[in-house]
Order: sequence, then structure tokens, then C-alpha cells
Amino acid sequence: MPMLKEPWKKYKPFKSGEEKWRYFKMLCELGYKEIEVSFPSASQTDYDFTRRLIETPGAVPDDVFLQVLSPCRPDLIQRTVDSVRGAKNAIIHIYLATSACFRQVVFGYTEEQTLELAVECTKLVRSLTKDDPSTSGTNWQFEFSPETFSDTDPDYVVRVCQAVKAAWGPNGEAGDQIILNLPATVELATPNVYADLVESFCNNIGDRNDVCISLHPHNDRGCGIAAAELAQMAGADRVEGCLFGFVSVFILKAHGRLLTTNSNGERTGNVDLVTLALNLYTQGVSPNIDFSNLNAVIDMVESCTKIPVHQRAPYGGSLVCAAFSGSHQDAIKKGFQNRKRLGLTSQDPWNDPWNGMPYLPLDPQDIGRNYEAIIRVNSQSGKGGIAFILQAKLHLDLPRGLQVAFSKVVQRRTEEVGRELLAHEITNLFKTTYFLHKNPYFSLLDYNITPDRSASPMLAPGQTQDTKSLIRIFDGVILVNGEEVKLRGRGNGPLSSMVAALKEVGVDLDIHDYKEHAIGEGGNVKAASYIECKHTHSNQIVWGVGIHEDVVQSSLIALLSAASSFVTSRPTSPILKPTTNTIVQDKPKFISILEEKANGM
Ligand SMILES: CC(=O)SCCNC(=O)CCNC(=O)[C@H](O)C(C)(C)COP(=O)(O)OP(=O)(O)OC[C@H]1O[C@@H](n2cnc3c(N)ncnc32)[C@H](O)[C@@H]1OP(=O)(O)O
Ligand SMILES: CC(C)C(=O)C(=O)O
Repeated sequence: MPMLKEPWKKYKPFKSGEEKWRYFKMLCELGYKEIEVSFPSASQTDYDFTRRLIETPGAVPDDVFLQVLSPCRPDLIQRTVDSVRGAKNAIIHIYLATSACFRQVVFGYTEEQTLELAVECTKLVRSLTKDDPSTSGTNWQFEFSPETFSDTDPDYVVRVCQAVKAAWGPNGEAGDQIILNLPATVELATPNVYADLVESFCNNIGDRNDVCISLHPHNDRGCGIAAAELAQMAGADRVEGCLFGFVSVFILKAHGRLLTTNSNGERTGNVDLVTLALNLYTQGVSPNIDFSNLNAVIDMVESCTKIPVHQRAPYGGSLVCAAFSGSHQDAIKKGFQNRKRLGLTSQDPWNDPWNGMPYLPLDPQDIGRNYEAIIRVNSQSGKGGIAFILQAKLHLDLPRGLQVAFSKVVQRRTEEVGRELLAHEITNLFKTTYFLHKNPYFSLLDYNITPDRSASPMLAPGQTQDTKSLIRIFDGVILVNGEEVKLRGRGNGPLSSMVAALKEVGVDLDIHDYKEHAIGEGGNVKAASYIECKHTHSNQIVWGVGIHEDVVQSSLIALLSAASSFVTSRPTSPILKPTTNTIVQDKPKFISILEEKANGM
């Protein structure tokens, strides 16, 4: 992506209520239960959006809380509460900075003045909500944020929150604890320091069961996730954050309660809820949030914010499920092959979510990613990754020697083109290299394999009637460089008789290795054959590949593919001189052409 000259010009809040509407719906579908939808006192648009949610039947699921945010200013609190009148579930969230810096620099308040303002505003919220019988149809919750918590004297912040808690009064029905939200408004220190402050707060706030302790980490030092995770271990119950750290503020409670604001632009953003949730997932803990189609979430986030999710963003980045380096690809390929065999897989994903898979922290399919995208091939790649692609795309299980040989072909091509080769380019290169599309040198037109009855088969020492070698005759018509040529050879099987026939046109190969396997099953099954040959005189090794419904034909095609590989690897060698006992009557044109080539004409 080209660097933007003035990137901030691209970064916009939600363009329209429609985008925010769609976004809200997506959050509900993902499973978030507390969604901070607006700062209603800031603009008519935010206010109207909140009203629309409440007034549209069915827009807000019954178990979702709409959270709205306000500073500790009575006029703004009044408007904020008005915006959620009639909601089934609502959280009024007010905030006030408590640090010495903010008290002195921004507000000019003493410690006591700040505490009194927080208490006064809490009482105002209470009088407008749970103490007002006309609003009894709403299930009210209250949240207070001592903004700049992590820069505030720990004893003082506990004192403010205890006073706020007392002002809010006793909890109502079970579960409606007061939410005390502890923002690292700016991330100022290492994450363990934030976690220590949270732990100390949990230990000192009192009546711990009546309080929901919430985290609100930012990411100024790049430690938002670590801060959130350590602080949860230190005792917190709930986390506020955003998808990919930007867009909106969401709140994730331990059992999947969440929330969002419309804010799009706090420096490095809030803690990333995608990473947080999927970090839990990879530990075998369900976050109760459904990221099984993460790409759709990314599309929505990017289209609403115009901020691209970075290619290396944890879990969501486009390169995260991709491996370019050879040793990684090899290990991943072996993981796919061996996990099952070694009994490392489990029917119960929560017992054993993704055991025995090197390098991949989770199954890419769990977040809607494709296995085929995992292995990407450039000049850093080795045989394992290439074999993985051929297996995935063409269902070919290449023998190790062929993997090595073909990886050299791919390596040369990646260096020539100076970039990654895409999967379809690799499969095409394979088909061209081994003449699977078309074989211009040797192509089998017709053949017959018959037993040689000219003499009784002799039993060699150690052979039985069952294991004795029967002599076979290959009679075939092969299109050689465009010319039809009749060839005949004798051997103890179809392949060796064709090897003998090829000698008649100067192709002098010995079969070194042979492997075949089925592709597919049922009526559509095909045979894939792989042949490694050694040239009798030069000792050069070549590979051939054949695919055909008929297993014998597949092996013969593989042999012709190997013969052709030999021709293309040594185009100037006079390899195709007919011998005296050839069955071919006329010297075919292809021989003349190759001879001319060999003679440098
Ligand atoms: C911590 C966070 O990031 S929360 C998200 C913050 N988001 C936003 O601020 C976006 C929405 N905000 C707005 O639209 C506006 O700032 C409004 C509507 C809240 C206020 O607008 P204005 O009245 O014009 O005030 P303005 O924005 O210029 O300045 C903020 C004022 O609120 C005061 N203030 C700031 N935070 C708080 C707070 N938590 N509680 C009480 N007063 C506060 C400031 O001291 C300042 O007061 P002053 O006018 O007496 O100097
Ligand atoms: C309002 C509070 C929670 C906030 O956004 C912050 O401190 O970052």
C-alpha cells in the first residue's frame, strides 16, 4: 500500500449513521453484550443514532446493554441519560480525570474538588435513572472511570471510587454491580506496573463482590494486550477495547459482555479486542465471541474507518496465516500430515484445540482462513511448501526426490521473476515442467502390451511360478516431435518393455525409482505415477510424471515425461540417433531437427 502523504485526511469517524448501524449489528452478531454506542452530548448525530437504536423494534437484542459516555458535567449528563430513555438495558458511563497532572493542568481542581464533582455527578445519574420511577422499565447500570487512573496516586483513586460507589448506593438485582473502570488513559509504564496498580485497587476497594472492575488499556507503548492480560490475572473482571484497536471502544467482560463507543482516534488506539479474544481461544478458553469469519469483520472495519488492518496485525493481518520460509513450510506440511497419525488431534476442540501443529498458533480455518493461503512460495521457500501446494491443489503426493528436483525449478523461476509465485503459477509450472498439459517430444498415441510367447519363461534361481518374470512386448505408436513413430521393445513388464523400445530412438534410460498413488475415489479415480530415471551413459537423473485413469497408461506417460525431461535438459545432445535394429522405417523429422541442434546448425 503506498504511503499516504497526509494519512490523517483519510481517517474519518463513521461516515454515516448507516455505517455505524451496520457496525452495531455486526458487534451483536459477534456476541458482544455491552456496546458503547455513543457520546450523545457531543453531537445531534450521536444522539439521534442512540434514539434510532432504541426506537427501532428488534434493533437491540434483549441481552445487549447500550452504553453511553459523558464527562462529569451536569448538562451533558442530563442529555446523555435522555438519549437512552426507553432502552431495555443501559449503562451510563461518566468519567473524570483524577491524576495530579490533569487536576492541576486541565481543571485547576484540588483532590477534594475532584472527588466532590465525581460524587455529585454520580448522584445526578442516580436521580435521573434508578431513583426515577418513570424510568423503571430500563435496567440501569452505572460506570465510573477515574480517567488517568494509571497516573493517579493509588490511595487517592481508591478513595474517589469508594465515594462514587457509596453515592450510587446499593446494588439492585443480582449482577448489576457498579462498574469501576480503570483507564491507562495514556500507557505510561510497562504492563506489569498497570497490573500491580489494578491488583492494589482490587485489594483495597472493599466489598469486592459488589464491584465489577473493568480495564481500559491504551497502546501508546505497544503493550495494550499485555497490560489487559496481566491486569485480568491481577483480578479485573472486564475489558474495554476496540476491534483491531481502533474504530470503537468495546467492552469485553470475562463471559463475553462487551461495549463500544464511536471514538475513532485515540492515538495508537485502545486495546485490540480481536487479539484479546483469540489469545483466550488459543489457550482453550472460549471468548464467547465468534471470529469464525474474521475476513468479514476486517472488511467491515476497513470500510467503516478507512483505516487498513495491518498485514502483520495479530490474527487478522493478511500475512499472519502465511509462511514463506522453507523450514516453516516444511514443518507445517509435516504437521498437517502427521498430527492425525500421531494421535495429536482431538474430537473435542476445547480439550485440544490445535495440538501438534508447528508454527501455527491456531487452525486458520477457525477464523475463516484457507489452508491454501498458508504456504506462500518465494525464493526463501523449500521443497516442503511447494509439495504442500501441489498436494492441496492437484492432490499429488510427490516422492521426496521429485520434491527436491522440482523445488530447484521453482527456485530458478522465483529468482527470474523476482517475486512470490502464486499457487496457480506453481501448479502450472509443474504441469509444464513434467509435460502434463502437453508433451511435444513424446506423446503416447496407442499401445499394446502382449506376452512374448516365443520362448517358455525360464525360472531363475529362487523364483516360483508366481514370481517368475514373464516377458512382455510393448508395441506402440508415439508422436515424437509431431511425427508418428512405431516402436517395439521387450521387457519383463510394461515399463521395462517401453524402456527397451525407447532405446530404439536413442533414449537410453534406466528406471531408478517408481511410485504411484490414486487421486480421488470412486468412478473418477485416476492414477498418478512418478518415475525417476538415470541416463545410462551420462548418469543424469530426470523425473517424469503421468496422470491417467488407467494405471499402466499413467506409468507409460510418466516414462515419456522423463524421456522428455531428458531431452529438454540437454537440448544440444545428439540423443535421439536411431540404432540399427530400430523398427522405425524412415528417419523421423524430429531426429533430424535434434541432430541439427546438436550440430549447432
Ligand atoms: C477520555 C476520553 O477520551 S473520553 C472520549 C472523549 N471524547 C470526546 O471528547 C468527544 C466528544 N466531545 C465533545 O464533543 C466536546 O468536547 C464536548 C461536547 C464534550 C464538550 O464541548 P465544549 O463544552 O465545547 O468543551 P471543550 O471540548 O472545548 O473542552 C472540554 C471542557 O470540558 C472539561 N472536561 C473535560 N473532561 C471533563 C470531564 N471528564 N468531566 C468534566 N469536565 C471535563 C474541560 O476542562 C473543558 O472545560 P472548560 O470549557 O471549562 O475549559
Ligand atoms: C473515558 C475513559 C474511559 C477513556 O476513554 C480513557 O481514559 O481513555
